[in-house]
Amino acid sequence: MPQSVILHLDDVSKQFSGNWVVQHVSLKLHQGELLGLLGPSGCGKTTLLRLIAGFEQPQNGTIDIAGQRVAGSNRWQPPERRDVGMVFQDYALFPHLNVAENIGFGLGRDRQKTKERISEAIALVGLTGFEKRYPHELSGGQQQRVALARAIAPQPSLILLDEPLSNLDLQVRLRLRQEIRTILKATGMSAVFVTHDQEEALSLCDRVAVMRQGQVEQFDTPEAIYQTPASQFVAEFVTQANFLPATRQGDLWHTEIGAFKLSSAIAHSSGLLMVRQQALALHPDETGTVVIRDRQFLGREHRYVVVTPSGQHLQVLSALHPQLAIDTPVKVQVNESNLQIFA
Ligand SMILES: Nc1ncnc2c1ncn2[C@@H]1O[C@H](COP(=O)(O)OP(=O)(O)OP(=O)(O)O)[C@@H](O)[C@H]1O
Repeated sequence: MPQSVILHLDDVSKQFSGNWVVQHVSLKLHQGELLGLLGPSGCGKTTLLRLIAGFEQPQNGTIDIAGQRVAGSNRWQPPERRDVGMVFQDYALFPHLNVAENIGFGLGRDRQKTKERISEAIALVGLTGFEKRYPHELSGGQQQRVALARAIAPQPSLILLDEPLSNLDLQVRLRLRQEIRTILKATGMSAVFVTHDQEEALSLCDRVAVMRQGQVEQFDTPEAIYQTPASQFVAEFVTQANFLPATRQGDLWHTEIGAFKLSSAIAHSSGLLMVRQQALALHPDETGTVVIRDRQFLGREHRYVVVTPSGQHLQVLSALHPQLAIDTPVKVQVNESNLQIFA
């Protein structure tokens, strides 16, 4: 049986004082799926999340949550009637309430049921034993787990998370990223997760909507977005690939580092060839016309910056050994298996 649709946005648009910041967004999210809204600062992802939450009203389009029309076609449900839980960047816990009281806030009058829901949610986020602590007695990561437990406890249809990891330092962020996914998967709840970090979106979510200037540029699985970006913007933002000017002669695309045959064609006679950082290999060669400009140590590998004869900088990910010195002339070898051309 197909999974039920938990969130349905149909042609949703929103403007602030004449500027359209969300434009014609349509997408469906199924029960149990995690959706990432990914894009650079100002692309409208927070506004889209606030439209889903009910903090903003769309000018156009409809929003359905768990089969209920919550916005559009003359319907309006305020946030508290939308069956969603929110997690914010700054945790937004009540400082004068302890962990259990924060999670229990607004859970209803049935004391026994409230108690059960609180302890279930606390166990789920791994904070058993911390019930009586106050927010200031917790680390940032622990506070964010309390916020997640508070969002989950009422068992809403949908959890909305607005950059929940961006106030945490890297190590905590990486750990909590995995934990949030595990926790949400354990509950079977659906979630929408706003982030500007492509690695976070790809690793945490089942589906990702890449946004640009208020529009969804690509909506697909993380794998599809990474492997077959729909546009140069998506490719640049998500994969940080190199782009080389290329011209076509017959079925060969010529660039200043070689000519390549591509499996996917475009009708144009010139374009930009996408070459991933890991698709390039550097071989020291006195006659090489490409020169190493910089080398960064990344732990497991190096990232080299090389300069082509025309002065273009390319980024190359390469094994730690052999370590190549700055100013070394090199020949560049290209792995042709995953090249893509953009008009
Ligand atoms: N209440 C508002 N009034 C006027 N303009 C707004 C309002 N809220 C957002 N905007 C504008 O809408 C655009 C999109 O903002 P939004 O916060 O949705 O982007 P974002 O992708 O979440 O960015 P960031 O990652 O920086 O938070 C921005 O240009 C912003 O200035």
